[in-house]
Amino acid sequence: MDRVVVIGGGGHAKVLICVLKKSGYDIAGYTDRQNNGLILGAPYLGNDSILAEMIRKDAGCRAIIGIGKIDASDRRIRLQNELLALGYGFPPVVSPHAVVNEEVRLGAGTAVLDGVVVNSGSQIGRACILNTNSTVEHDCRIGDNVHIAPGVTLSGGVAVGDNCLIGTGANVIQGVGICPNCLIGAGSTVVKDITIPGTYVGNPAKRIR
Ligand SMILES: CC(=O)SCCNC(=O)CCNC(=O)[C@H](O)C(C)(C)COP(=O)(O)OP(=O)(O)OC[C@H]1O[C@@H](n2cnc3c(N)ncnc32)[C@H](O)[C@@H]1OP(=O)(O)O
Repeated sequence: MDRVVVIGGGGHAKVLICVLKKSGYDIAGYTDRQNNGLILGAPYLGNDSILAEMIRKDAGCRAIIGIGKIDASDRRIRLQNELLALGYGFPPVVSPHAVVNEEVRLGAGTAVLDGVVVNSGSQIGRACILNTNSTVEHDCRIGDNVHIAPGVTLSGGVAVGDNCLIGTGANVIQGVGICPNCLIGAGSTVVKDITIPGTYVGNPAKRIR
């Protein structure tokens, strides 16, 4: 059974721990700046400074970033890269209640949560979150450290660049490309290519900053 440490002890970590338990992982515990007590039975291990010592003692231990993402920053992927350099492996984590169809590629450390559907031919980068009940249709290309928030629909052949957040319940029509470092507001609908990084809201989505 793969042993895994969850990095972060907030709300996203809780959801991940639940999925890891259902997927049969042996959860070593979680790290955080503060002790949040047991999270669904997973113990607090300390802050991230314990991670170097931990991988020395247990070379097979793997990790998953349990910090959520509500902006277009690159914090999660930077952290994942630092821990890769320490020797941690980052498995993709897929809920048994998600559907990942044929010819889909999932990058290291990507989490596919309950109710997600990823259709055939899609490629998802590293350290992404495909959050609850989101849909990634066929032949999408998603970069690294992208958060597809709950209830999002990406239609067929959509491309999303690194570090983007596609907010809760947003929709993207078929074939559209969104450049890296964009934030799409909750409930927005993207109907044409976005080529300038920024925050976009509304239907059709327009840039507000
Ligand atoms: C499991 C989880 O919880 S995952 C969490 C996922 N989180 C999300 O999806 C949140 C996404 N964030 C949003 O939608 C935010 O509203 C943002 C980032 C787009 C904007 O937030 P802020 O930068 O604080 O902007 P602010 O609230 O000041 O709004 C600026 C303007 O845009 C409008 N606006 C903000 N969000 C949206 C939206 N989603 N759709 C349409 N209009 C919006 C506001 O009404 C305001 O308009 P006004 O200037 O005419 O009054």
